[in-house]
Amino acid sequence: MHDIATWLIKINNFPLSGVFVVSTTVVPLRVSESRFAIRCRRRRAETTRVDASPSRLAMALFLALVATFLAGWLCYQWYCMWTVRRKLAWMPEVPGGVPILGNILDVGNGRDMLKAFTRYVNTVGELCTIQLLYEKYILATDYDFLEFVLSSTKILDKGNEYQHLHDWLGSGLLITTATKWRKSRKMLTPAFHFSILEQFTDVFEKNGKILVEKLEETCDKEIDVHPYITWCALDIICGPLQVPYYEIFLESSMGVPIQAQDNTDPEYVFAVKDMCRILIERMFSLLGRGQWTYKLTSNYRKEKKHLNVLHSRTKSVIQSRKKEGLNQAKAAIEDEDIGSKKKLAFLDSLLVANIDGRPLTDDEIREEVDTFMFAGHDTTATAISFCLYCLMRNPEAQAKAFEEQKTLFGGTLPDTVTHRDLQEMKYLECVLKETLRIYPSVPIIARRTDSEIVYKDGKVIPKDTTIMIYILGAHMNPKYFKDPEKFDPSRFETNEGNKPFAYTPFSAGPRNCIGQKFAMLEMKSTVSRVLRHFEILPPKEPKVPDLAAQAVLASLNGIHLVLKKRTWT
Ligand code: HEM
Repeated sequence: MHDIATWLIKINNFPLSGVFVVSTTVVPLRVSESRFAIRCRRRRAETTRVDASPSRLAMALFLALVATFLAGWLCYQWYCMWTVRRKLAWMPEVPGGVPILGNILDVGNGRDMLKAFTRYVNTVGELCTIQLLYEKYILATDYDFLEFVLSSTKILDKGNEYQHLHDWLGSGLLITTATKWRKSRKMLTPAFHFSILEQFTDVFEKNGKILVEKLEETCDKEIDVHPYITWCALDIICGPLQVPYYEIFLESSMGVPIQAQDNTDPEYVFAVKDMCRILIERMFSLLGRGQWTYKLTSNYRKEKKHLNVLHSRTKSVIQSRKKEGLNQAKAAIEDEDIGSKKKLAFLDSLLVANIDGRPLTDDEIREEVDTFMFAGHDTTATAISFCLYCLMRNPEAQAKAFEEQKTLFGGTLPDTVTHRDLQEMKYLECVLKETLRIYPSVPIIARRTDSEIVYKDGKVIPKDTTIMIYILGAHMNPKYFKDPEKFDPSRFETNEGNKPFAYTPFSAGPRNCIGQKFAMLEMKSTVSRVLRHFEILPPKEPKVPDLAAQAVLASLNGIHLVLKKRTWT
């Protein structure tokens, strides 16, 4: 206390800082007034003689300004929250919040967040409000509300939290504002036409073969399968980007043409994973939320390093395709002029695209490529890994899925499968859908209102409110899925009782996942190949996935299983 008081007195030499000192130290200073007063006078005399420098005055002024600014800012945030809270009084509020921090202490990290959100929707309500730091959020698993929000053409902006990805993904399709999104989505949709998707069966197959070779080396041993699948998914996403991953490597560092699966690129994958962690941490950190204050954190420095890696890889992809692919793309466009409608795959369509009557800049192309590299590999890798885990845990479903393969291909183990074969794998599709119900790769998404929206019966959603759609919560709601904990692919065999807005692993409505058909084909190709070659068995000491929301759903303790070579007779 003595040291603090001495320090305060030093500042108190200056007129403005006195306000600050008095306001913060009235009680402690009274305690030993007389002795203290003497010391103060002595101190003052000393400091006036020695220390009355302009830099101290400036410091005191600065502190006073910061304090005033902080107090003003907190009052403003509180007022905004109070206004939103009043308008959202028609929803129950998650109790137990503390001043300023709200319910943040329940929700401190990705793992706790899933647990807390599940508890809230089960105990407070399928539609409720929650305070995280100084902001009120809506947390929703209520069917009518989900339908209203997801199918709305007015609530198209993403939550502010997505902007933490801005330095990486710029205004790529995933995070961009509604106005730009409309143009970009229109431009990119043809690149996911089914005639384009058909071309990628070869890419899935080629990379699936490499995956099986890699997994053969691990036979009969316990492995965490997720890294293997991640490498494969990374190679595959370079299919629509039309540049084999080894070329990215070739350009960026290694100098030897090799596949990602042959030579893992720990830097890239680590950078992606760590960016996802940073995204979630920023959501719950006072410093992380402010643009300026974030720069004071160690996460900011890490992000800068990651961005170098991430952007250098994508720039290489674009340069590489520009060198060899632009002419082909132009030729294809010319074909279109003479009437033979040729659809361009993803990167070519960006290279020749026009937006607002001009070609895309290199940065705009990079932002879209970054977006697809991110949205298109981690999501599918997660889903495939969890699907293998579900097949391991459910031997009956595994046997049935394997039987389907046998029926489809007869006595000969196929070397490659066709697009048509993939479409015939109906039971496997149910297995994948059920996996995505219990383990949705994206467990939470967020939208933000840019004006006041009238919901129903005059209830309003105020302007600037973030709506968190808890996809995992809806998927595990017994009202929508009987016995939700049970892995039961047969739920998806018929459309009976189908409630489209209760099952949204790819989101729903206008801003749904543009890559969902691509993802389903990739997952079928990869899982069916693993299934044809291996029996998936539990390790001696099975591990239940320790789930956490890290932008994409993660199992913090990996996904452990044992693969045993099958004989195909
Ligand atoms: C199992 C795999 C996948 C899952 C579960 C999944 C899920 C989702 C979800 C839930 C969204 C909505 C995000 C939001 O509103 O914040 C989304 C959007 C998106 N996804 Fe996927 N995705 C998958 C695979 C893919 C693939 C393979 C690609 C690319 C080839 C892709 C590209 C995108 C893009 C670009 C968006 C933004 C769409 C827009 O805003 O218009 N996704 N995805």
